[in-house]
Amino acid sequence: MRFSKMHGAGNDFVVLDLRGGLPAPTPAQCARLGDRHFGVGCDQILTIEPPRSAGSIAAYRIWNADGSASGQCGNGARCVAAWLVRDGAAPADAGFTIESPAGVHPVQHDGEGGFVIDMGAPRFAPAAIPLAGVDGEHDEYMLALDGETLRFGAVSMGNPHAVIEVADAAAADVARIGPAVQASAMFPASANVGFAQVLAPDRIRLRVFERGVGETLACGSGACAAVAVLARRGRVQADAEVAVELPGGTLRIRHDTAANSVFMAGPAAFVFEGNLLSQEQP
Ligand SMILES: N[C@@H](CCC[C@H](N)C(=O)O)C(=O)O
Repeated sequence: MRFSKMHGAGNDFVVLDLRGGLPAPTPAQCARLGDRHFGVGCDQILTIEPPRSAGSIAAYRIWNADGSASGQCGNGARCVAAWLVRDGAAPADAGFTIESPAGVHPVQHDGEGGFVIDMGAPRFAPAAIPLAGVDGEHDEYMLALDGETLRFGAVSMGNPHAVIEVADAAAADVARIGPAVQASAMFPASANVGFAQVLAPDRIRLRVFERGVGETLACGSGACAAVAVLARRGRVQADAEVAVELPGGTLRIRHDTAANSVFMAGPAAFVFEGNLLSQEQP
């Protein structure tokens, strides 16, 4: 089976074309593919599949490197768009639409070789995230952790996110706090945990400890989640782009409040292509 290796701001993917009817990889096969020693190695596996809705070019699904499935992947959406353009299935000079498990996403070329994806509405309702043990929807929630009180915002971008505002993202204890938040009973489906430092109303620095992977160089849905949570609190601007500096690159995020959609702009790159020869377990 052929695969493409791609990345978006350093968040890397193995992309498989299933439009011809090949079955989706099992969670164990995804974990094997994602393994950087026994497989190809990536943060997520993306499968490109026939469209489910009229008007869409293709659908895609997402598996983390540990084999768990997700409802959304922002950097992956841009890579799927680039893959479809390179394949000739999507136009190189006009917008088109793709579908994630979370819904339908209009795509535009950004004029710099990248893409702008309409990532849809941020959903703050606890049941939509899902977030448990809270008394309704709030801008901020609290979690007791190692004798301290951790304050965070929570949102679904098709996948669950916790967003913690920090004074210095570089100094944030991502490796300790990320897994602890994921393991909390407040997140019954776990969560992607973002550590966001506000630099200016139009610029933040962000690190994300992703569900099913660990800290990645960039998380597109995490960037959308951080801007949605921080804009809601008035910490960054809404209705205009916020530059989100991630370890692997910068994404441009705009929460259009009138349309109630978050738009994400950024790069998508091909690295190499290959043939899978073995899917045997070690
Ligand atoms: N890297 C992604 C998010 C991938 C899925 C996530 N780890 C989850 O389990 O929800 C992005 O760019 O959004």
